[in-house]
Amino acid sequence: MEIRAEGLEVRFGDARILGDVWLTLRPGELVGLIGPNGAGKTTLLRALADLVRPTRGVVRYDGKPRSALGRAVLARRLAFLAQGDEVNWALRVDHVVELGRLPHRRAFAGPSQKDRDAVERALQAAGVAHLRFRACSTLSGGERKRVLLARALAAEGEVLLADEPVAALDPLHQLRIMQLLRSTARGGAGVVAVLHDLMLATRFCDRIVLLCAGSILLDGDPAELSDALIRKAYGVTAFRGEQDGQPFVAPWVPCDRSSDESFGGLR
Ligand SMILES: Nc1ncnc2c1ncn2[C@@H]1O[C@H](COP(=O)(O)OP(=O)(O)OP(=O)(O)O)[C@@H](O)[C@H]1O
Repeated sequence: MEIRAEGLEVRFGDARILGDVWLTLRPGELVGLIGPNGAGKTTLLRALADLVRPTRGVVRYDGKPRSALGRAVLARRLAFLAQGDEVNWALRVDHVVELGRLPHRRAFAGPSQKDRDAVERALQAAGVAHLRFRACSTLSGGERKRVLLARALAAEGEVLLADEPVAALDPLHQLRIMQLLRSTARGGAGVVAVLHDLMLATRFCDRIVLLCAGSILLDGDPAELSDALIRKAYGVTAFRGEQDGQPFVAPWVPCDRSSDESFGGLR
């Protein structure tokens, strides 16, 4: 499913959070949505998922507005991973992941074999199969985050919108989840991941969308993420390297050194 944001504006009260955003998400692509804190990434992701009503503009799904598609159809086709890792129910891991299948189930019907298979695939893919009988409330932050990712994967939607899917994960699981997102895209899904790690974003994503103060500064190949754009968006310099023939970018030092002392003399 192609998702197209056409001239999106989102306001909360007097504050304009997104202004005139145009963006197309295509099947088979892993898009890294990056930008500083408060840039509007979550708001944009939520607007793409029809969870925030834009004050101007429209989101089209395969060319149709959401009203023509219906909420239930959209829920089956689009999976959303929220930013937090809170699970407020004392539920078992496998039962939480099974919730991802709800859009596919008829009212009051139990899970089908197809649902159970999808849950199993998601538990395995997110590396939480060994936790299946644990109560979510007893998991670590990173484990809980992966369980919630498994819940989103279990939906097996054509589109996966993931808000900070690797936040709180250790390096091994960050790499595994980025590989998983990339292989999900290679399997034909459209995947958007909000990321703060520039190295993971430039290394794994097919396309980078850099959002700053509610506007898109870059929508292009990771190689187009220039030092000037990184400085403008984040106020930091960039370190560039190459490993196994793959270029990557990492943040290096703040451009404004006057604030270093208040952060403990960062060098
Ligand atoms: N419901 C709301 N009411 C008022 N302001 C809001 C609301 N939701 C978000 N904002 C504001 O909108 C701006 C963008 O928030 P958003 O969560 O989209 O940013 P973000 O880029 O995802 O940030 P972060 O990287 O910190 O998660 C922020 O200044 C935030 O305070």
